[in-house]
Amino acid sequence: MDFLGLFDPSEEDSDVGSSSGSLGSAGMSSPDSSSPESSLEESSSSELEQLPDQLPPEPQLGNIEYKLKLVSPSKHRFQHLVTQMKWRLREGQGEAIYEIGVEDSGLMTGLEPAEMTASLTTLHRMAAELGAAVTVLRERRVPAAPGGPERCVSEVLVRKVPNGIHSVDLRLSLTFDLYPVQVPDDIHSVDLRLSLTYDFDFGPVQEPDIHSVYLRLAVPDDIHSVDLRLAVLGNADVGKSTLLGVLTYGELDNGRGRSRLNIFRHLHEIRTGRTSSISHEILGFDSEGNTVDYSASPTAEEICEQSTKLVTFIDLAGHQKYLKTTVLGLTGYSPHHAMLVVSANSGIAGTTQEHVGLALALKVPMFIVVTKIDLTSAATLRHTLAALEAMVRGPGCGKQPLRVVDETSAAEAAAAPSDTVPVFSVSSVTGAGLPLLKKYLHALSPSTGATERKRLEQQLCEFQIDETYRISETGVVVGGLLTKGIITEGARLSLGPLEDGTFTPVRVSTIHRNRRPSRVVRAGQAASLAIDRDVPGLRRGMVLLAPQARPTACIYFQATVCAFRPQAICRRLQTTVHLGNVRQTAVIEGVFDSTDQLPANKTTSAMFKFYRQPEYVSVGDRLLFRLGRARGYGIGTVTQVFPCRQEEKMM
Ligand SMILES: Nc1nc2c(ncn2[C@@H]2O[C@H](COP(=O)(O)OP(=O)(O)OP(=O)(O)O)[C@@H](O)[C@H]2O)c(=O)[nH]1
Repeated sequence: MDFLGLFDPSEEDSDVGSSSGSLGSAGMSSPDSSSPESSLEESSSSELEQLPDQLPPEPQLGNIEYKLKLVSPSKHRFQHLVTQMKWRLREGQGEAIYEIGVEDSGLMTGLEPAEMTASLTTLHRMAAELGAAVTVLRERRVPAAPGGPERCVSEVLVRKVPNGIHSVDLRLSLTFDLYPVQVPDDIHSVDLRLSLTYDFDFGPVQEPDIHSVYLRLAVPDDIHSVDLRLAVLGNADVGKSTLLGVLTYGELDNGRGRSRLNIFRHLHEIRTGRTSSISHEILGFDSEGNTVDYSASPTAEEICEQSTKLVTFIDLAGHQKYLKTTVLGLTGYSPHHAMLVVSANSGIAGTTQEHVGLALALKVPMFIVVTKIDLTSAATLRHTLAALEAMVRGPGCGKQPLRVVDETSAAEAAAAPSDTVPVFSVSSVTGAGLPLLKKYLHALSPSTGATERKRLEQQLCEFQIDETYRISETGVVVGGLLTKGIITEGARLSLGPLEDGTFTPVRVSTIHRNRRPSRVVRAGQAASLAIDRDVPGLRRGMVLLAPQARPTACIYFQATVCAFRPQAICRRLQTTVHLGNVRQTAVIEGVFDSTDQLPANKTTSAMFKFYRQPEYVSVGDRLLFRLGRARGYGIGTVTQVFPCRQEEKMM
């Protein structure tokens, strides 16, 4: 099936990525050797020590494509390959990984140097057709047949700055004599349903029936770059703000806090050297993989303009005192990954384990950056790395550490599944290890599949408000994340809940994404929306919703909950609840099996009541709540929401 003119891998020609052709020397030249069984069969008949490495079979969906070789394809085949690349790029939100020299079964057969060069040339031509850039991430040698030529496998990143291929409905008035169709005199306007392609093309008109004229039209989209949101976690003073300063300002630190001055927002932060608020820092990459930072581009606008990929770091506070801010950053800003910063000197100290627990509970994939290696002896660094790896493998975490030591492991880390935790060692003063970290960030993808993105975009819109501003020329602006649907300029939405639990209509007058004007924002993207009027009581935690959703707020909601360690979860317990961008004190009004000491990880059901005002909550939302002073947290999932009744509305 070809949908939106894009490629469906299930229809792929059987020769794509299969081993037809040239593999006599490896003893695997059978035309159907792409099947795992046949590959295995033939491999076992050849000498065992010649067995090449094996990747998992090629995923049908997603942005990873295996190609055995791409040597001199016919014109027709080339077009097919380009269409397939378009599909893979779409799956990866503008990024695709090509494994060249690998069969569909995952068998790493490898290519001889001449074949590899020819294949990469074809890949460059395919990418050029789509305006995409190609970067070879790594090359791996595979065992050759005895006496045979050397073979290798290449992993290639293809990245395209999306220039907008999205379907739209337009209502156009046409001057009929522009078109070669017979049009009745009394028809003056038509409704046109458009499917999209790159070309501006007025065909094909199937019949002289004006009601079914189809246009194919390129519509510019406002997606300019791949967006990746990273939450920065770690104990106080481990060097988080410094690392961000060095990454985003392109200037090394002096070891006495020079770089972090660029990051701090408040005077007291500069005085104490501690982050207390959430700051957002950006690092761009151009299509060649070079960093775009403040050293060459003086403004954030220019960085956004010149980047094909934009990493937004959400710098969260490390000190225990500001843990609430940290939790808000993790729950409210929906980061794609968490970067846990650990000092090589102090290792797993202070809030480190708590931060790991939060990232795990919220299912945010994590990587670790060990800083200050310039201050640390080799023995201490080894000890810190070993302790971190033991923590990652341990029963509470259950993941696989991957130490990044060279370009190959950096590329491997970026492509690794979410149960892998890459570990980097860097110094913000000498710059050691930073190129590998940047290489990883360049290749790391937001990892929401195209199917999931499309599903979210098709839902009624839901915009979570994280920040509000009043700007003299623009008026009221709300910043936040669109979790569902699509918002376009001029959209009429419901804003709330207000103090009495109601919602009020507003109109979106302008949209900014990545500090630039935009006409549309899609599910998963952060944006600032200017609204047409001031709304009393406007605050973080409110939402903008499609009016058709008939939104309601609630004071009471029920959730299944569990605590990380033995905890009393009982009636009348007061707790701070984090639900997306909502943070409010709530009281537990009832517990299904009330107990003084709920065992760790045992689940129960509890009824919560917001203390201050009604909030917008949906069934299925994940919540995190703080249990008393023992620094314990509970997590849960909302199972039932009780819409506000008149008598429940708060004053
Ligand atoms: N020598 C050396 N010093 C570093 C390095 N990274 C950070 N520092 C120093 O460590 C101190 C603390 O760094 P910060 O970046 O403020 O630490 P933080 O983790 O952001 O602290 P909070 O904001 O409290 O969470 C500063 O004086 C930095 O100059 C490094 O790699 N090497």
